[in-house]
Amino acid sequence: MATPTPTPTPMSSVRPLHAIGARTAILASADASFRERVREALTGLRWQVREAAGGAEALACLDASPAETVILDSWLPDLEIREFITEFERLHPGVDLVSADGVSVSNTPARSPRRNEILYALRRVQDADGPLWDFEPISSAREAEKPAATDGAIWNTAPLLSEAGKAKVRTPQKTAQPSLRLPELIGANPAMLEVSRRVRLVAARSTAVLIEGPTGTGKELVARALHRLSPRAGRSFVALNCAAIPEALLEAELFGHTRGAFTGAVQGRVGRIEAADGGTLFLDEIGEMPLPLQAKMLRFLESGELQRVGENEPVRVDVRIVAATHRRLHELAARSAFRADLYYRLAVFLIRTPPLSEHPEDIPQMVEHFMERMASGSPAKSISGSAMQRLKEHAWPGNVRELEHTLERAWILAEERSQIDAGDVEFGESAHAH
Ligand SMILES: Nc1ncnc2c1ncn2[C@@H]1O[C@H](COP(=O)(O)OP(=O)(O)OP(=O)(O)O)[C@@H](O)[C@H]1O
Repeated sequence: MATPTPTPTPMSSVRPLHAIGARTAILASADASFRERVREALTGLRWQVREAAGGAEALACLDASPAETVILDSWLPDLEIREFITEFERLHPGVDLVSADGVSVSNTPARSPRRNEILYALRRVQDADGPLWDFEPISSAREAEKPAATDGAIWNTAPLLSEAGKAKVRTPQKTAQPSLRLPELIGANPAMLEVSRRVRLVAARSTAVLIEGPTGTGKELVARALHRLSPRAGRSFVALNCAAIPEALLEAELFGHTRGAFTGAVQGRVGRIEAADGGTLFLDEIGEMPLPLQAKMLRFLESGELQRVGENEPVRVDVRIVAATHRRLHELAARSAFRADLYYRLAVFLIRTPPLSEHPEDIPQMVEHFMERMASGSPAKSISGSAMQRLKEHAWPGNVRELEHTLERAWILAEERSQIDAGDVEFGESAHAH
């Protein structure tokens, strides 16, 4: 008897893209109460809703398991909307993207046959809030997340009064300039915006990141932002300065040790790598790591396993590595002062923080930022034009950290005066000469 030939799979049996993760929606909004109301409305329509407080989390959610639809608020705390949409459509061409306020976010036609159900649920929530589609109530969460006043040119969040006299905030207008920067990274210079863009693009992944830049340019700030915007944010961020710990102790500090592993090890201790399990390990001044330890680090990165000093049992650890250096690491690698294989493992994604002298136009914005911070708890001060001029003319070898310290010094020297004058601005060595 002839064996029956298998029938070729008919084209119609190929699962359409939206069938993957069917009836599952991801709702990306910083407004927790809005998320809750939309989730309730959609659950009633037999949808499963996963919530994300920002764009990076929404991308991470989609990476973790598929969804049919992503509902996107018009303002996200971490990502500029249009840039998010471009990136989203590139990464997830089969997922339907719907705007939470009914304004179309994409030119592509609906990719889900059930889009109307989503729109219906959104309309019900919106109708309960008020009749307007493109206005939404101020929530305390949204207010808290709102960017600083210095962002006025970028974010159009001017409050408006509805007929009922209820304060409402319009979501960023389509004509508004796209904001590229993260809230904590002050500076609108293109090189600074590129830092923010790169952080946002890579944060949600576990990709190793190398941050290169001179001292005081915000490398640790960038590393913390990467952690904050990653799905690891709920776990530990552990920092280790490889230059600050004597070579003899660095290995035990990183990998941990058992009791009696070396002279003085009276107790066993978990190393920094293990302490960062599930989170992010920030290795500052990685260029200073001794070559023998680099070999151990490489072995850990390749296997995901480490051995505590004095122990044979390997331990599995899941960490995202973010390394930083003020040196040109590839140049060190080229002359064998740093292991080239480790360099390539660490520098999968590179972020460069520019010296302040390359973006002096950001100084006034930074001054405003630091002065606002210093004003918390004491009366606010302003800064005179001549003092600002002095700050703009300085070369800033210590970069943003030096600017921060200079302002702190000037604030103290201004005593009870409400204005910082040029005479209060002292730089580096001159500060100690008096
Ligand atoms: N773009 C920025 N916006 C706001 N604050 C900044 C910025 N860059 C740096 N800072 C501030 O300057 C100080 C130094 O930053 P940070 O420690 O991140 O620098 P770093 O490059 O890691 O320095 P180092 O190489 O010396 O470790 C911090 O207080 C940080 O908050």
